[in-house]
Amino acid sequence: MLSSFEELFRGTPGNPYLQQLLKGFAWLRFEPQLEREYDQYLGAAAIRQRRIAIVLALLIWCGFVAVDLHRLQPFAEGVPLSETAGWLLHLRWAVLGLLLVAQLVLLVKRLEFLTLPLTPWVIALTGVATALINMLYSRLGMQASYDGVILLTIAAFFPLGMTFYTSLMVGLVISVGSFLLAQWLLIGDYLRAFNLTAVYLFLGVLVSAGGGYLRDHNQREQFLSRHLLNWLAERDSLTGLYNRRSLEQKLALLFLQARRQKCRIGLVLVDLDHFKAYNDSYGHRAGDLALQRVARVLHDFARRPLDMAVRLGGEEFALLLFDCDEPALHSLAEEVRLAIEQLAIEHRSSATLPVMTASLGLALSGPEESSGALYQRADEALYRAKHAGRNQVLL
Ligand SMILES: Nc1nc2c(ncn2[C@@H]2O[C@H](COP(=O)(O)OP(=O)(O)OP(=O)(O)O)[C@@H](O)[C@H]2O)c(=O)[nH]1
Repeated sequence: MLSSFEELFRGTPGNPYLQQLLKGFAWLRFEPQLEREYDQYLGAAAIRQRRIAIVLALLIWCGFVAVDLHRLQPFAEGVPLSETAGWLLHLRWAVLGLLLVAQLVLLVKRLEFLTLPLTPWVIALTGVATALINMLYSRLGMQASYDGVILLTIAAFFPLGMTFYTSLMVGLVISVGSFLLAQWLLIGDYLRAFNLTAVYLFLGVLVSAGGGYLRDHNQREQFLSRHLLNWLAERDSLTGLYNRRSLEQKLALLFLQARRQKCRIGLVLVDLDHFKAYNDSYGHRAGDLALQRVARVLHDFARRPLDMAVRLGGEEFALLLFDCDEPALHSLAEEVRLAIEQLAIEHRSSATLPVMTASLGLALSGPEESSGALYQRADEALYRAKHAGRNQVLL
């Protein structure tokens, strides 16, 4: 699969998704910029799962609260509650409070960004508190079960938007934290019983970590492939510039934006001169390489976020410049023309110059003008530039 990607993208400007796919990610780490993008993607994709998980956790925790109240009878008259039982109940209510805060954060749209950083803390604290509550039951001489703690270490690896390393950290905090607390709080048979459970606790982390690793690896692969496919759909595979389809799609949006901002859009059509003759003299492969070099020049001139460098097809390119005026459009187009000439790609059969040159047609959008009309004006200017002797810029 990778070699066919490589084949497809041969000679195009670097694509971060492809490069990462080729480089691999056995340690589940991308390049920093891509890693940040992946984190956001993972967090946003799992928002529904986190909503379901918090509702389930709240329901289960409320069930535990009811069991505590039944077992400890805190409201029974004449039976004072021991300090240990008091701590146990406080802990149970504290975690209920934590879960309610997590639920609130998920419900309030403006706080939604907090859910991802909160999730590992909520799981880790709930896991350690569950272990502690059961240790307090043991200290009260009542039956305790640590199955809930095992369950929570496994839950740390659920697809809740955390990366493998965060899940692993949470699993370890719960298991190691519980183990240390048990050595401090429990004695005799209670400690022996816990230590036996601890073996399964650590095994639970190990097995879940294995599954978690594979899941994160698959998700990373999917993330890269999906972004690469999106990139492919909107780019020209020879030059890596945007293709005509994405220009048409984005032009409508840019026109709306320009109308709102009361600014103008500049369109530069660039057509290489005597390219058929170049292909005939130097061969199709040399023609391809020349197109790639010119494309890189245009790519470097699309400097602002809403600017676009496009390969319309064949030896025809476009530069779309957002928020532009006439002097700026003209001087930039002149710079483009000169930069192409200064590539100094030898072109012996050109009737214009012995190097590759281009003719450029310009148009600047009017307040009520459609994108089609703008394109037509730039095309007419290009036609005039060709007939006026090529290697020139006309508005
Ligand atoms: N190497 C290569 N050539 C291409 C590609 N796409 C189109 N062409 C060639 O580009 C040439 C365009 O030729 P014309 O449209 O006649 O234009 P021209 O020769 O540049 O003439 P003027 O534009 O009038 O200066 C044709 O020979 C096409 O085969 C491509 O992807 N690679």
